[in-house]
Amino acid sequence: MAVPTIRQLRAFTVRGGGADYHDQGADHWIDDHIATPMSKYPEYRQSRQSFGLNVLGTLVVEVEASDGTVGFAVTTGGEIGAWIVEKHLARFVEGQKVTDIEKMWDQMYNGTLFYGRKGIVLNVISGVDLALWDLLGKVRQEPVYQLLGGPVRDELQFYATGARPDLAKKMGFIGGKLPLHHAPAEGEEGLRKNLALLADMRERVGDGFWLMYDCWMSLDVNYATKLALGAQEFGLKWIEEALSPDDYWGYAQLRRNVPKGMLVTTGEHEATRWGFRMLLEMGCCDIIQPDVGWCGGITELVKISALADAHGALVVPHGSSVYSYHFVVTRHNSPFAEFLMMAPKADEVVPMFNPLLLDEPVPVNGRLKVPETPGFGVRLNPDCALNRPHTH
Ligand SMILES: C[C@H](O)[C@H](O)[C@@H](O)[C@@H](O)C(=O)O
Ligand SMILES: [Mg+2]
Repeated sequence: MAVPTIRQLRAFTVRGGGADYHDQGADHWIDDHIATPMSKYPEYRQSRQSFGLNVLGTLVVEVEASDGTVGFAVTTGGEIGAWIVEKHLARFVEGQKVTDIEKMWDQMYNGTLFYGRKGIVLNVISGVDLALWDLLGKVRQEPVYQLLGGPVRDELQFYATGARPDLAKKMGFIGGKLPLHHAPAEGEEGLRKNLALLADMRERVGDGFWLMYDCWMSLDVNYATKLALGAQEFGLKWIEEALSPDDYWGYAQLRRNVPKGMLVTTGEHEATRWGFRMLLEMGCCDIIQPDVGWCGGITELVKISALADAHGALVVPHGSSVYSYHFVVTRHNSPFAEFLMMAPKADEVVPMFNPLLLDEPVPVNGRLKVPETPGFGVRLNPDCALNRPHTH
């Protein structure tokens, strides 16, 4: 039987949660005085939305094959992303066989190299790539993890990211990652508060439960070193994304500075095998955390993961729901996954991309068996209004 070809590539935008999971309403833990590189400006200190963290919104990519099968994926990208999909990338995808994902990826990457390389363009290439893998799985009637070589474990185990690691422990997660609230601009008082919060949480969860801090690019080497040294007595497992993604030299220094046994992690805002090669070869971190919706998609994450494996580094993708679950379950050097607590008070498990996807699986007691449904096994929620800003 002839291999179907791609009839059309379409792009839509959605507001309110979804893949741009920072696009939440008021009173959500994820926008409550979290330290960022903008914290040096008091007017931008309380809320990340105040400086536009949710400015892009969700991008939905749909790819329809000649046999009528439709694959889709969601990522962060909004109207800008939709334009790049329909006005630039479509030419590399439409008319191609559904199987020729590697070639389509190479043409999308090299065809945008003059203005892409990382950032929004790689978000968009990732979205198209994920939609292509969803389509291929549906055409072949197999889950994506089977297309990637099959599972190496029966189920996934998760740590939870959110304001309440104490509740996450009760829900069966293996650890809790706290957002850091105070950046260097708030001085020694801010550092004291950061350590006091960690001390309180350690008191609540007891020994043995992982506690981590996510610093979201907000620190400098000296402050991050003081935080790590101060956090040692509270058993901080890792310090995450302490510095700017471009400060490879700073990460290498921080990794030499932190107490023995404490891990340095980063990578959610890094992209492509070349970006992660820099992190790995410069000895920046122990765990890389690519977001499969931002780093180049499954096609690129396969390459990134192999490189990390050769360096003895773990790959624990930044929370990206089913898109990372289908990958993680097939990799020996991805022993656990992240689950972002998207309930406003981080007090219950809700789907990460809520309310955009139907059948989006969530961990139960901190564990999840990836469903065997074809593709990524999710559907778009018809109640979520899709806007198609650009037509061919
Ligand atoms: C909790 C962090 O501040 C970010 O919002 C989160 O998206 C990311 O850094 C993570 O690792 O989950
Ligand atoms: Mg992070």
